[in-house]
Amino acid sequence: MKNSEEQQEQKRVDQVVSKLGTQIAKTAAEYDRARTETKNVQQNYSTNTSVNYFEVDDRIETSAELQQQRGLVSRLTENESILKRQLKTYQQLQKSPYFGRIDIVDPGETQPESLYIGTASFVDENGEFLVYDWRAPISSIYYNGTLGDVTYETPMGNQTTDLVKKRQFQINDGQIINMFDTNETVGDEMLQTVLGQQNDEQMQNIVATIQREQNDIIRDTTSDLLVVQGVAGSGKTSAILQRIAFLLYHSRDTLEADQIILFSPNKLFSHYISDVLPSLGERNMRQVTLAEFFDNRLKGLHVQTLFDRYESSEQLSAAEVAIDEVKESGAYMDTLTAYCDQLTAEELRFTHILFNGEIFFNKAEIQEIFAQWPTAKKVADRILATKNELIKRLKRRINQELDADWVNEEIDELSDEHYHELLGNKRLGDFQDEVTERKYIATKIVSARLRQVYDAIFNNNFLDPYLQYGDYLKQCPLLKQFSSQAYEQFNADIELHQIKLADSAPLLYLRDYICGSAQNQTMKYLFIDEMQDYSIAQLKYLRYAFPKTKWTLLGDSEQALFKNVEAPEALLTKLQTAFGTNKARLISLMRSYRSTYPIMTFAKSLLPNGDDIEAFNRPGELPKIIIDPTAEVAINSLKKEITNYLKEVKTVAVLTKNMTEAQQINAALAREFNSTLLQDADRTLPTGVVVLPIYLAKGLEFDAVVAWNVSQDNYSDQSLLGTLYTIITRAMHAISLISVGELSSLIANPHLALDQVRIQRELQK
Ligand SMILES: Nc1ncnc2c1ncn2[C@@H]1O[C@H](COP(=O)(O)OP(=O)(O)OP(=O)(O)O)[C@@H](O)[C@H]1O
Repeated sequence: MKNSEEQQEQKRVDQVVSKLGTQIAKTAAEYDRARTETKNVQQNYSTNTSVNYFEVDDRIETSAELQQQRGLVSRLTENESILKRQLKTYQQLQKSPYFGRIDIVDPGETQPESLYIGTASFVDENGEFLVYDWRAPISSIYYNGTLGDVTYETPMGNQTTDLVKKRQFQINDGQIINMFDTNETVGDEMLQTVLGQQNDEQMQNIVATIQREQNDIIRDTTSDLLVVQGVAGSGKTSAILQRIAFLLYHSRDTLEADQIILFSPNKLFSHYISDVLPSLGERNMRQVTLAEFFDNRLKGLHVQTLFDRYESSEQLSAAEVAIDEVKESGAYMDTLTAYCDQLTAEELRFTHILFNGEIFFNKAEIQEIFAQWPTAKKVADRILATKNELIKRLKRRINQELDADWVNEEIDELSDEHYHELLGNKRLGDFQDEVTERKYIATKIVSARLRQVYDAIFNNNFLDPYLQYGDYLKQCPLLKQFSSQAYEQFNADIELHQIKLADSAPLLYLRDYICGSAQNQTMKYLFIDEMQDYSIAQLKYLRYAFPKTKWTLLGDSEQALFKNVEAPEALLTKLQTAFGTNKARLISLMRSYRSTYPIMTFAKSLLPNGDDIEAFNRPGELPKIIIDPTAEVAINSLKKEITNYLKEVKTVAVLTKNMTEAQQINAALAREFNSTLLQDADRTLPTGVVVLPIYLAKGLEFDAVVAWNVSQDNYSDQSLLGTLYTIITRAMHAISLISVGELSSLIANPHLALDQVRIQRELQK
């Protein structure tokens, strides 16, 4: 590339950076003003709230005024946070204003127009776009198009243009470090540079180097069910996050970040990805793990986590495995739906509503109410009608109570503040006379007292979902000879206030479906990362819980832990049937970016169809396999490997099959290396030596990985192939695998070429 051209580009960067400087100063001043204003109003507000109220009239007036002020404060805070976000965006742009340039000649034009693409738009005082947001319709050319005629989608329909140049930049602190012209979608040279850099503790955005297939995922706005099957390290998680940023931009008038929910594999992962959206000027979506989601909905029960499930999976009997398989199937949920639909008043497990230990509504009374609605109505509608009737009866009981002595006494003893609170939003003149006002207050007091009864009705506590689910287990045709074992096991768990993961989704579904409750109607997009860890039954429940959402499911069937793999097409068909949608799309990502070429080549050799995976051509050392005769010798090898790696990288991860192993290894390393054992509840990843079972490392990556004990004894079963493959593919730059005794035949298989690994064997005991 000509030097003068680079100089010209640098000149443009300088100009944009300087204009950004002016804009930053202006926005900073506006932000300061906004902050001062918010502070003043807030101060004023707190002075007002500390006023003493003596007269009823004052109380009412002040309450209305307070409401107004509260509204004002929230508007000002909103304005302030918009300015703060803008300021941050400009500051980020100032360091690296753009990463791409496209030159296009529109139909009828003769001169090309140069457009620069960055993480956000920047418009100068004349309204000229100095930088285009990567999500703008025109920017899709940068990711999708090779030189020549290209088409891109706009809100007004498809447009065609002639792409005559595509240039990539790497700009750090306002200086062009690298620039390339390319005819490819996004050239490999830039990708090489980005991927060669060492791991940061948190995931970075990839907008400068999004690949074509990833772009398809990111910009899909039509599918209701988008399933992405991508090999390890192919950028699935990255694609989700950029997709969320894209959707927020594309539908910015109708979509808020908290209408998007991401089910993530673990808490470490949530933290690991938490910077990506803010780095693109967007707020984070909601994030939850499946365990948290179930825990929240099954208060009072300890829900078995996926991790408990892994830990116990090796001890399950054949019958228990068979029972779980049924409970995780879509068919199980379908029979459950049919069961709920035909429940009669006698079959429904009603329970008393209690107040202070006494029966307030008897279950016979509740059953009678339910029975009076026509059987043609859906069970959920009849339950709703029952609920309304119960609330009506409760109100009657409240009215009967208003003149009771205890109520009068309580009113007389009310403090001013409390009285004011009870009045709530009521204004002066709302009451005709003092008697009405007193009745109003009395209703509040009695209602508060009977609140728990109201809550019990509202929360459908007049039905016992555990007994009902037990009934279902006893008669579920799919469980056949296992039904009494399944029933007893479930009951034994409930008695100990715990529930198996396999029972959680069906039980919740039964409870919520019968009551027609717990459906979130506002959530618009739902994302699941690591979908291979979800059962169809769980997905069906989530479908019920979020009925208005479009789904994006991402996973890698090869990374299924402790279970056999499933072909993506078969999964899509299953999901499509389960969801009843025809706007479904399957996208496969076969190219892997995370690991070096030697690591990925090694990982591929484990898989029967590994040849389909394309390893990105990034050089690195060959993986090392160390076979030691005893655990003691192996620990020494482990320490040597860690010491060597620590000379090069900040973090070394020792990955084990389960928590017990992780604890043992950490105990052996702690003194010398000050290592950290990571647990289920941990949210942040320290640097140094970290020891963790593989299920906690899902979705994460590390500069260097040591896999602990990949022996035949430890990994004998085919169902552990996914576990091994997941361990190996966590490594970005280097990996060593240590085996105590004979190496697992899952690794030492006919596909393993001996020149692709370094094998070190310790012979003497
Ligand atoms: N287009 C890209 N440009 C730059 N880096 C990329 C790109 N795609 C993926 N990467 C990098 O590759 C690594 C793996 O990406 P990511 O974690 O999104 O993959 P994944 O498919 O979710 O992996 P896994 O299923 O193994 O957890 C990350 O470091 C990511 O930044």
